[in-house]
Amino acid sequence: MLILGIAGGTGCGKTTVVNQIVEQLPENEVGVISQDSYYNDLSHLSREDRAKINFDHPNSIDFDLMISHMEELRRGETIQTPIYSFVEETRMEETVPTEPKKVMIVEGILVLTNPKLRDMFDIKIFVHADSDERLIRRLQRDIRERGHDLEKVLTRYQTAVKPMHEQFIEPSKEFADIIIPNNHYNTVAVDIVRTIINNKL
Ligand SMILES: Nc1ncnc2c1ncn2[C@@H]1O[C@H](COP(=O)(O)OP(=O)(O)O)[C@@H](O)[C@H]1O
Ligand SMILES: Nc1ccn([C@@H]2O[C@H](COP(=O)(O)O)[C@@H](O)[C@H]2O)c(=O)n1
Repeated sequence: MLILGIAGGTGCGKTTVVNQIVEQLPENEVGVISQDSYYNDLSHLSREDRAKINFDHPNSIDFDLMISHMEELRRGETIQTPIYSFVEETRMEETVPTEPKKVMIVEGILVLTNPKLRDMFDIKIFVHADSDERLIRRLQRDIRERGHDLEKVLTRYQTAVKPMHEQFIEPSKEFADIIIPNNHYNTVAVDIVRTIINNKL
């Protein structure tokens, strides 16, 4: 199994890049694991208390479960991936079965910050976009898709997203083998990563 880890700040375009990489590859050969699925289960907290959590700190992620799932996939076992709701801000009761594939892509803001998870990656990629670009994209996406309003996005950006980006995410860039500039759609970089995967397949 070839495992790619793809990190980068919120709104840099990780999900978009992964979708572009995957869309021209055989479906049964490539799988994707998103760090977002592994936010801690907060169902024991009220909605109000869940909203106070710092979702950009590494402690908000259940890395133990994520790592043990990656180990199971490497052993050829199917895992039950948690489903996370950004609207409810907690893990759902349902899970989705995820089968091991020849190539697994693991994406998320913090995936290069955890040494044990990082060591499982054969290729480490960091997607870069400038912070103003990322904030604009995040505003549009969170209001459109994640049920947030302008004030919530901006408050969260100032209190958690920006400081955690500077403390944890940006420094994790140093572990990357490849940095993809993504202020504009970068089809050349996507093609290069796809070629690497195709060679493996
Ligand atoms: N290169 C790009 N140029 C303009 N918009 C982009 C680009 N890449 C992604 N987007 C848009 O920005 C938003 C956030 O992208 P997404 O892939 O969800 O980022 P991430 O997964 O890193 O948070 C989405 O609405 C997406 O369509
Ligand atoms: N309940 C939550 C959980 C997380 N977030 C934000 O998601 C961002 C990471 O996801 P990307 O797709 O943008 O990489 C992270 O910055 C969290 O602040 C949230 O808003 N609500």
